[in-house]
Amino acid sequence: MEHTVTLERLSYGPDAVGHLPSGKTVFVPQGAPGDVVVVEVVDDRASYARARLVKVVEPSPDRVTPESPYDQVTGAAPWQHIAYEAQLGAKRACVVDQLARTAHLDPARADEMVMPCLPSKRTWGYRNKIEMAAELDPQGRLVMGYRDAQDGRLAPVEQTLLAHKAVQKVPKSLRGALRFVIGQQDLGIHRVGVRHSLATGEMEVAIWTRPGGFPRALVAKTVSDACKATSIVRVLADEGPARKIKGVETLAGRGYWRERVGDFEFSTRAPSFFQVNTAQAARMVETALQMLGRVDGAVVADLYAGGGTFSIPLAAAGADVVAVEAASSSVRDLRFNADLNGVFVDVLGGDAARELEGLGDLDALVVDPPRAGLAPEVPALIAKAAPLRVVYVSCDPATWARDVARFEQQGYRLVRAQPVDVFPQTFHVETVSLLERVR
Ligand SMILES: C[S@@+](CC[C@H](N)C(=O)[O-])C[C@H]1O[C@@H](n2cnc3c(N)ncnc32)[C@H](O)[C@@H]1O
Repeated sequence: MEHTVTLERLSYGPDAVGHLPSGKTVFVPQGAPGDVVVVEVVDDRASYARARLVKVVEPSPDRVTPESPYDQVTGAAPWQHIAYEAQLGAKRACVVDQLARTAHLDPARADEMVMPCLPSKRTWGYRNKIEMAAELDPQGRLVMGYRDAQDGRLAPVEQTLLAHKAVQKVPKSLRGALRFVIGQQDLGIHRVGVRHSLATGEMEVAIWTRPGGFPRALVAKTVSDACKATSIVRVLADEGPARKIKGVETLAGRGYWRERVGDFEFSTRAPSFFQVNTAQAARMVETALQMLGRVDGAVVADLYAGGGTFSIPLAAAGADVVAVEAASSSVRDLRFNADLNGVFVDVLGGDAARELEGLGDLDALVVDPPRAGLAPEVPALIAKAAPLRVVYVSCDPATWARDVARFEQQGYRLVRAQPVDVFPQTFHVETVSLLERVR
């Protein structure tokens, strides 16, 4: 059944939100706040509905022409039909909303706490990383592209305007090279990654395969000729979301990729995590350091430290840094990066919650966990170490707000939250926030 609806806001997700004539909340993909649209309900639940956009009757003043047909097909840029200023406003609103709804902060206090979202200078071409799924088609030819989040099907689109311009054509050359090597045999390639640095010019190609035989020398030569990578590695892992890594082999070049964030250089080995928008990573680091204030001589823990994006600038600012990181490849990167930048960081490999108890008293602490946020016991364990300031960096406003509430129960108070736009044209937002100990 079709309805005419005025869309009111963006959700924390790809969709715009409005209300059906019955009053039920409806989520509409490709809608913009302020649009008057005709929608058809496709999934009617007890408390909300999902609908398909049939027609825009009156476009929102914030509606713009999408720039990337590729990312429209793959869904990689679900907000590209919305003006950039409006995207920034929606991201800030989402952070405020989560504080009010999930952390149960007074709405006026939530609104006062959250700064305007820091824009990304590059609204396209900002990603230093392209990561695509790969499979053989029924004819046995390698195809690369992006999987549909719902049905898992691969859309064979190789281009994305979200990536650095310098690497937008690399997937096509790479696919050509890999098809040549493969012929008709299945080498178990299921994922392909490209990382590129504008600052160092280095490019890493990571070919993810199932464990088993692999023509290493031929792949190294053919891929090197096709795309001028400075490092080509093979990551041995089974397919599927768990992605358990069974090994990493350097096929050509140095086996690592170098990027510069602010004044510091970082070497990353696949499959280690590295921030995907380098310029905005630098803003996050600056913001975190500003929030912490003077750290010279202070004992500062950096939990979920990755390759040291925060640990190294903190150590360079004079802090005694102890970093905790679970992924062994990142632990190795972090130790290497500390040496590379001429600083000392005490690096502990392991689970942040488990290591916390052994850290003793801390002056300050940075946490930057994955999307799931902190394990339930972590805010209390942090409170035991009694840092005066905690900087919480988050890529998920909902789990962050849940954890803010836990910190407030442990004698901390949220003082400021700075949303940073690391992923323009998408709904994702990073938040760098400051909590202070009040008791
Ligand atoms: C969002 S990344 C942040 C990394 C780093 N702060 C940066 O900015 O590059 C989260 C990191 O937490 C690590 N991690 C995940 N679970 C962990 C755990 N339980 N204990 C410690 N580190 C963990 C991941 O390996 C990853 O490097």
